[in-house]
Amino acid sequence: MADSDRLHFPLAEDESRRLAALHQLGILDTPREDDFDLLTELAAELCGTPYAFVVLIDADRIWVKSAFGMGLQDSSLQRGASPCAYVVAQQPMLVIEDVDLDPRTRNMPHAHFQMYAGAQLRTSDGLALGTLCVEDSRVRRPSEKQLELLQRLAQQVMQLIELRAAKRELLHQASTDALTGLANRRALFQRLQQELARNSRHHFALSFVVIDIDHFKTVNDRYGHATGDVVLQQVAECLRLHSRETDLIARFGGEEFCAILIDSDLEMAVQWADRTRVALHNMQINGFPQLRISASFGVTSVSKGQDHTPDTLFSAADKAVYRAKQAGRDRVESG
Ligand SMILES: Nc1nc2c(ncn2[C@@H]2O[C@H](COP(=O)(O)OP(=O)(O)OP(=O)(O)O)[C@@H](O)[C@H]2O)c(=O)[nH]1
Repeated sequence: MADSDRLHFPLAEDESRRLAALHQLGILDTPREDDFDLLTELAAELCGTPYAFVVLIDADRIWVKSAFGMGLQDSSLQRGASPCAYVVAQQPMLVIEDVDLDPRTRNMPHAHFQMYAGAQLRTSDGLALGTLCVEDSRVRRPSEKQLELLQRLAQQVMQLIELRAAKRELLHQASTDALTGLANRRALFQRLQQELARNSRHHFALSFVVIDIDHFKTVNDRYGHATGDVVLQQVAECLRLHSRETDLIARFGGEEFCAILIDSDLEMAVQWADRTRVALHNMQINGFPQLRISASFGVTSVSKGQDHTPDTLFSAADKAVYRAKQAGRDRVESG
């Protein structure tokens, strides 16, 4: 787009904080949701307008989360193409009775509306992220009561956005290991359960691996617990780098990790384990050039016609790890 085609718009004073807060909430480009649509419909109903929108203002685009009265082919439009850009930058509430007469809006595309009223969606820190707005095809001014209620409804929309983000964060925390960022034991067993169910219908190759760092207690004793933590983080990163997107790497607890390998039979899984074992063996630990680690691997696979549960798979791989430890560590055993 040529620069001269761009519609100009004002920026909020705290634009960079505003954008950071908006992106952190993770609402942009999410699908339509009934709860938002209900609030949008209520806004139109209470202001007596044919159109209402929940709009978020990104760096250079306006993104519509919910629209009432109009089907949208594209939920993004240029930031300068709506009065919402002014609401976010300048005032908690903006009413333009006739957009043809207002210098801010007369050059904007506005085929379907003549009146605009928008209330800021403000975070609890006072950052304006977007608007709840109504539009009418007639020139008019909503009553003071309608405008007050529109503002209060905008607070409800903002609370819904913040609640959704908090729920997503809680779900993430509940399934993630804080030290390594890998899936935790709960997420591992959940995924294993899903894959076993899928496997009983579609019969694809599926393997499970337990990985246990050797003599990790000695690492902690010699180098300290903080260094032990760095080792765990690097092991996690190494396992992640060696896995495919469809696989799952998890920290089971302590110095024990697990891998679910999709479309891998026993032979392929043993090869994977051996490559990864060598990578861990050769891995340099940041800040400790003299420190080397190794790990023992236990591999098992789902076999056709046999009933498996997450527990039986784990137990088979764990027994194989035990044999690897007994046989001298830094090796792969399967069964
Ligand atoms: N730094 C650190 N250490 C941990 C963490 N979780 C468990 N550990 C330590 O991991 C060690 C595990 O020791 P052991 O179970 O005896 O196993 P090992 O020394 O690796 O011996 P083998 O498994 O037999 O090779 C213990 O010293 C735990 O304190 C953690 O989050 N951070």
